[in-house]
Amino acid sequence: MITLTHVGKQYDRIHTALADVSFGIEAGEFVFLTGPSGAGKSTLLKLLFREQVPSSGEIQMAGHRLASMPEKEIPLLRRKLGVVFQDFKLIRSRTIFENVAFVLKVLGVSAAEQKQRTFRALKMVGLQHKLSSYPLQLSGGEQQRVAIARALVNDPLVLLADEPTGNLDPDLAQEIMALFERINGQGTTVIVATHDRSLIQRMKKRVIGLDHGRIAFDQPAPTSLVTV
Ligand SMILES: Nc1ncnc2c1ncn2[C@@H]1O[C@H](COP(=O)(O)OP(=O)(O)OP(=O)(O)O)[C@@H](O)[C@H]1O
Repeated sequence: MITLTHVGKQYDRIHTALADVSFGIEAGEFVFLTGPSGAGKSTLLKLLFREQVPSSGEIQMAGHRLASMPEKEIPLLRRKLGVVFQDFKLIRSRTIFENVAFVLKVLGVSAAEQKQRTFRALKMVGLQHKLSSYPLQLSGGEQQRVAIARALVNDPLVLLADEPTGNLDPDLAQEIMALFERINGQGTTVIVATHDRSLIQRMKKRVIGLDHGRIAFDQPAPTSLVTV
C-alpha cells in the first residue's frame, strides 16, 4: 500500500528533516510513528499526503508515485486519504455538520447522502448531538473528534493522524484509539504519529521510531503467545 525508498526531505540548506528513510506498510496495517520532537514525524506524514514533496527518493502511496506526481493528480490521491491534523483545521464560521460534510460536497455526493454519511461519522465519535454547533462552542477534545469524523467521512483507504490524542484526557485518548482500531478492523490502513509512549505500549501495534530524520527502529506488532 505504501513504500518509501531512500526518502530524504531537506527544507533548506540547514534543515534536514528526513534522511534515507525506507520502509513499507501493507494494506490494513496499524502503525505508530514515534520519536522526539523534531525527529521528522510530521514531515513524514506531510510527504504521505503530498503536502510536501521529497527532496530525494520515491514514495508509492495507494497506486501513486508521490515524488514525481503532477499537481493535478493530488485530488485523486487525497480522495483515498483521511487526515487528522495536529491543529484540527476546522472552519470556525461553519457548523460541525458543514465542516464534516464539506469533504463529500467537494466530491459531488448528493445532499441526502452527505447528510446520512456525516451523521454516521459524527455518531462514530459520539458527537451527533453537536451537528449545529460551531467549532469554538466545543471543547478541544470535542473539536479533535470532529476532525476525526471529517477524516473518516469519506471511508478512506488510509487514515493519517498527527498527535490525534495530544489534547485529550487519557480516557478520551483511549476511546479515540479504540475508534481507530475499529476503523482499522474495517480495512483502513492507519498511521498515527505520537509522542505518547504509554499509549503506544498499550496498543501493541507496529512502531516505527524516528530520530534526527532517520529510522531508529522498526518494531513489529507483538504476536500474542499461544500456550497449549
Ligand atoms: N517548514 C519548515 N521549514 C524548515 N524546517 C522545517 C519545516 N518544518 C519542519 N522543519 C524542521 O524539520 C525537522 C523535523 O520537523 P517535524 O515537524 O517533522 O518533526 P516532528 O517529529 O513532527 O516534531 P514534533 O513532535 O515537535 O511535532 C525539525 O528540525 C524542524 O525544525
